[in-house]
Amino acid sequence: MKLDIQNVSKKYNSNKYGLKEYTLNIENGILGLLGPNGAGKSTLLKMIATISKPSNGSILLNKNNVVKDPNYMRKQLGYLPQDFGVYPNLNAYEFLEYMAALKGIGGSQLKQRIAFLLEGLNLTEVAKKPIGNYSGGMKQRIGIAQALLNHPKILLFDEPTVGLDPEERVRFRNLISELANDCIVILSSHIVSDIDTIADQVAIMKEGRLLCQGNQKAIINNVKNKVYEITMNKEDTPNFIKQHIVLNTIRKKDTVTVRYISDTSIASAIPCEATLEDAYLYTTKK
Ligand SMILES: Nc1ncnc2c1ncn2[C@@H]1O[C@H](COP(=O)(O)OP(=O)(O)OP(=O)(O)O)[C@@H](O)[C@H]1O
Repeated sequence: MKLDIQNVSKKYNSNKYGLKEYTLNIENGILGLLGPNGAGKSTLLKMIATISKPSNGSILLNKNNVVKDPNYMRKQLGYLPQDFGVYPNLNAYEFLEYMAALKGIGGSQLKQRIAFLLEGLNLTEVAKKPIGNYSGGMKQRIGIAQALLNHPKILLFDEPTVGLDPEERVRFRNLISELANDCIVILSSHIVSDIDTIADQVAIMKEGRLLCQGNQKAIINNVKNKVYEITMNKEDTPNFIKQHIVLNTIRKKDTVTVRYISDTSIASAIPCEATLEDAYLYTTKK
């Protein structure tokens, strides 16, 4: 599978772009799409899912232009939108059967597939209860299950871990890792820890533009040997923050430990191993 996003822009009105001149190439594996709120992640995923059309540019799946031929994408697509809605009176099983019917999936394997997904997402025990009574995390898991019904070859998850507790996040990551063989998975998030353990590739975006793309090592290399921690008195902190790119601060009683990025070292600063979080904050703060 190969997805080529070529010079895509999405103009919402005369001066508002959701995405601008965006080019990204994705092959089989898991891509983590990272960006702060408003970066354009949902805008991009909606266009890949053929729910909205680019104002300019093209989106090719295995060289087929899916802007012109959306069915080519839809047949192979699993999509969890950010604002996924459910029918509160249906139970999980009925809801998945209904979603399967909408997607044109039927046959003898369907029952087995639904049972597999309910089990994988830890919903078997509640499968006969109306979804209206589910917690936010359980509804989100139903959304993940419906995206997987048709054995998709391209999977788009828009902020999939919202509402999931830490144990559910681990379960979700394991499930996705299992399913990601020979297909494309794109996970959007503004939380680095949601993607850093599973994404083969990372794309960082901001204000509708792609800032960088690469494997995690390459992205982290952008800040290698530049991350330091320094502990100082509280009163010295504001001035230090003004003069440096600060990644985070940890306040104790009288002191503050500042994690920051710099090309040069200072005497009392301790060099730190760079993380994807550092690279993300640096790239989006610059
Ligand atoms: N239908 C719309 N009409 C006008 N502007 C829009 C529309 N949808 C999104 N935008 C704008 O486009 C930009 C990108 O929004 P988008 O929802 O794609 O970002 P995002 O990275 O998914 O952020 P979030 O996680 O907050 O949803 C934002 O400035 C947003 O306000």
